[in-house]
Amino acid sequence: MATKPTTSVPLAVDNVQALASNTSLKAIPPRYIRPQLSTDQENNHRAPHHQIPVIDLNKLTHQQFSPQEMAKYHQACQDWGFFQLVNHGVAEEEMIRDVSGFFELPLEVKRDGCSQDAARMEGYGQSFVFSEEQKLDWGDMLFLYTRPVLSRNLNHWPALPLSFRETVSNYSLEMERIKTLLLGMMAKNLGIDEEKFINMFSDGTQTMRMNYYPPCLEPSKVLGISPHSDATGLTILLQINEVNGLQIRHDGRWIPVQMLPKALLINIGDVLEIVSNGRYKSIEHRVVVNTEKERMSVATFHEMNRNVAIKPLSELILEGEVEQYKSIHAEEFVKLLSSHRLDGKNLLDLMKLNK
Ligand SMILES: O=C(O)CCC(=O)C(=O)O
Ligand SMILES: [Fe+2]
Repeated sequence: MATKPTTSVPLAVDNVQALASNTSLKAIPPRYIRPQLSTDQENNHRAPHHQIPVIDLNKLTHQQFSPQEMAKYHQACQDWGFFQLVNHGVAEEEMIRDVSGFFELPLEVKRDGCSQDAARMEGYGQSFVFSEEQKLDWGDMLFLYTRPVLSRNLNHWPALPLSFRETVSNYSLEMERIKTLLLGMMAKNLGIDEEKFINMFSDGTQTMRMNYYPPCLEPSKVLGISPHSDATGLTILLQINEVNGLQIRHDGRWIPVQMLPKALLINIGDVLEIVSNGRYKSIEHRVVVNTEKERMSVATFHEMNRNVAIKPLSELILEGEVEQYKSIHAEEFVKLLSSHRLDGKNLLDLMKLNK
């Protein structure tokens, strides 16, 4: 059979929430089935029990400042690329209420209220599907541009629940606050100018990906989201309900993340890996699903300011070291991102020098 051409325009696919709730569905459609998964899972059973680091924001920023916590933070960024953040002061209740409220609405209301703009991938649907052969994720998402405020296109922002827009707007500002604090402390740990580092990211685009992964008849055969690293600076993830499912790749194994109540999950994206010349690593992650209950999450992505070139910071190339990544203009990087399906660290591989 001739292979259908791959396009750079995202293709429309079925709504997974509707598919999963179809009671006459007796088997998972083949496009969702991942043959590789069973071997992965066998390997995981043999994985030692690891837990990702937990960082206390109070101990990085306030009267309780602790050099030990700063060192732990540096290690978490270097060795894990992922950590849970506690004592962050972000009120999560409204987001939990309104994001679940949105996904509970009937399909037509969700679709009509915030239809998808294929080019910007904004709105409700799926993303990163570029070919008929590509395996599909067991999940739907609502993707929004949230900052700068002028980049918001309310045509894609749900009008229901009634408080949704205000809630997301408040939360977006809180994410900005946490991002700035974390970047400042990161600069301290890296021994570079704090203000300069924060400014490199100020007024950068902030987007949110709200994920809904329905339960599945055969969860061991599908993935809620394909393995990928985030093509962004810093990601802050809020788990909307108590259903775990995120796994991160560490030392060649998939480690399940057990979220602590009220914690936020932070991860280093590809852009921070490039800027830090590989000192901090963006880590592959994926989502597994279960037979019982849906998982919901909101990932908030923070990009660098569009006027700053994405490249290793000269201050971080020590004597005897070389640049590990190419320099790329932010606009070019976004183009690269929107034309590639999620596939491990594929984007970073394109950016690597000295492969
Ligand atoms: O649902 C999750 O925990 C992960 C979501 C994610 O990786 C993403 O949206 O990029
Ligand atoms: Fe991600």
